[in-house]
Amino acid sequence: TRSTRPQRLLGAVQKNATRGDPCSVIQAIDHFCRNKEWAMNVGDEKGCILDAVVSEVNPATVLELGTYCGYSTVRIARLLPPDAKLITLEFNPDFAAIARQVIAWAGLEEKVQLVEGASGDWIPRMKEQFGVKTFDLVFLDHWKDRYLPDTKLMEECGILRKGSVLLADNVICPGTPDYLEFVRNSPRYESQYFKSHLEYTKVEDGLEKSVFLG
Ligand SMILES: Cc1ccc(Cc2cc(O)c(O)c(C(=O)NC/C=C/[C@H]3O[C@@H](n4cnc5c(N)ncnc54)[C@H](O)[C@@H]3O)c2)cc1
Ligand SMILES: [Mg+2]
Repeated sequence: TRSTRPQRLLGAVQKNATRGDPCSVIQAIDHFCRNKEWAMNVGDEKGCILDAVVSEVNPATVLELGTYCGYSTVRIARLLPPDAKLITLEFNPDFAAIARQVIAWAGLEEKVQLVEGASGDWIPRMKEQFGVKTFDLVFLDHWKDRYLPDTKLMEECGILRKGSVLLADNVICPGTPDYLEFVRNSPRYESQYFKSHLEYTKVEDGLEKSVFLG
């Protein structure tokens, strides 16, 4: 049977990237998506904004919602200090299997815990399961109608602390109107929009960075 796009993306990584070299994995995926098949990775342009926010926050704990093929997982994990931990949630087993191999090819398994399951089920269990009290940075890139409910859930479960940073992909395209309205109008968040483009295209998109004020 015909391979899937994630399988072909993994093939491009294994063919063109150097084992243990996260930058070559990122370049291989961007080249594949620009020249062969578009895929919904945050991409190189928004990826540079992601890099800047990760470097600024210098997080000890990161939560990613929606791993897909692991592109942003690799982008974030490559910038983390030695003892930092990135937990990434992915409920599609086929995508999770691909992402594990992409993360392994980049040599970042030690820094990444990929959890196969739904954010709604796992956010309430972060403390007991992984011994993480709060997250310094959360990257939201899963189904767009889950950004707001999951943010409210993270508040309720107490996994955000004063100063925790939420960084949300696709706030323009596909768009997350209810989430944007919430973080931009809630007194509990200080929000900032980083204008960019939908990965590998000229369509406008952007990232919203929202600091939780406690
Ligand atoms: C109209 C239109 C269509 C598509 C685009 C292009 C475009 C550009 C983008 O950057 C995009 O991020 C997207 C997009 O739809 N992303 C959704 C990404 C989901 C991944 O996360 C997984 N997942 C989804 N909900 C959960 C959940 N609760 N718990 C755990 N994992 C979850 C899924 O299993 C997937 O691995 C689309 C632009 C415009
Ligand atoms: Mg996205």
